[in-house]
Amino acid sequence: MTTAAPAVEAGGLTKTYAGGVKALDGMGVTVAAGTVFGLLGPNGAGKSTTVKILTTLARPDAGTARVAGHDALRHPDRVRRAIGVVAQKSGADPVATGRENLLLQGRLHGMRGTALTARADELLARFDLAAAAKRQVRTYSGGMQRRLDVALGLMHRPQVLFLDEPTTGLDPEARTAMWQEISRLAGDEGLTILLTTHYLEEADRLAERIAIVDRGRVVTEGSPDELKGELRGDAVHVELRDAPDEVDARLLATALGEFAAVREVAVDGRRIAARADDGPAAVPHVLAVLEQQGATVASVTVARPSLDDVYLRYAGRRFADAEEAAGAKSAGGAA
Ligand SMILES: Nc1ncnc2c1ncn2[C@@H]1O[C@H](COP(=O)(O)OP(=O)(O)OP(=O)(O)O)[C@@H](O)[C@H]1O
Repeated sequence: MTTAAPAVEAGGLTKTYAGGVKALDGMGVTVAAGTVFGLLGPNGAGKSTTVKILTTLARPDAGTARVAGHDALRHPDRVRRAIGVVAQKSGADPVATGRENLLLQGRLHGMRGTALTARADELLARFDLAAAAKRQVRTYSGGMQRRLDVALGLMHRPQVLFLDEPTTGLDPEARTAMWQEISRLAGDEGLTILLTTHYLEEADRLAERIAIVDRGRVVTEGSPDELKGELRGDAVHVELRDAPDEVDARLLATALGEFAAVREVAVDGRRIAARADDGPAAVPHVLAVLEQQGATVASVTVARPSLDDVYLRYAGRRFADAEEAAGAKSAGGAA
């Protein structure tokens, strides 16, 4: 158990943007030094606004924020020296080379001479960019650009690294590589990482603690296992060979719902999701009901509850539905 002061400690943050959007509504977060903490929430939940405040790029209407031992509102310059930030949009200069970008970043932080060049070369090697060091960044793949972004954030050896949606837009292979890199960074002495993500799996894989954010505040917090452990029973997922029409889908849901061992039945296209206290024991009954209804089953899986189930419980809606709603709002609303 560590007695060190938290690396990040913020509370009571509120922020309403011009136009009346309440982005934060009592947001608070505490991150222990040397740990990876995930802010998980759908698009529009307020994660980026929180990061902007903690990294001194925005001011809250109310609330407190301390980062790396400094008051982010009263001493933003001190906080800036102690943190690295990897924003959603790359800060790299596309027409400069990867190495030039790193050297410039280091100079901005007052680094000079061999300390500067050695650090740049160390990071190029570490992020598997040594061979591409002399190429313009605009020729890099998405995964390479993202790795360079993280290297830029680490150039001046920050105590706290903020990663805002580190793998959004990456293909699965590049995403896995980035996950490995972040896990490795987390093992580094003393580095605290606060990452935001709307990928449930990403938070589950990387973060020791997760705060689930919805509508500008934390709805629950804990380790991934603690959060999932709070949910009783198993998730049962069935995939049908063919999607039933609307009437048949309703009949299937009703038939399964009458069966006491399962609850929270949802039919969505070919997929049926339900919860059961004892998943493996419920499966034969579920299959029998579906057969009676004339549905052909392609596959059945039983799993421990996922973070998606946790989100549903605390936010009162499915993660994907919240994302869809946020997408529709931003597509229809002003930028
Ligand atoms: N500069 C701005 N002006 C007006 N509204 C904003 C601004 N920035 C964010 N918002 C709104 O504030 C809310 C929270 O946005 P924020 O970017 O913090 O959420 P997020 O969880 O990080 O989502 P995303 O992953 O899409 O960035 C959203 O409704 C968003 O549309």
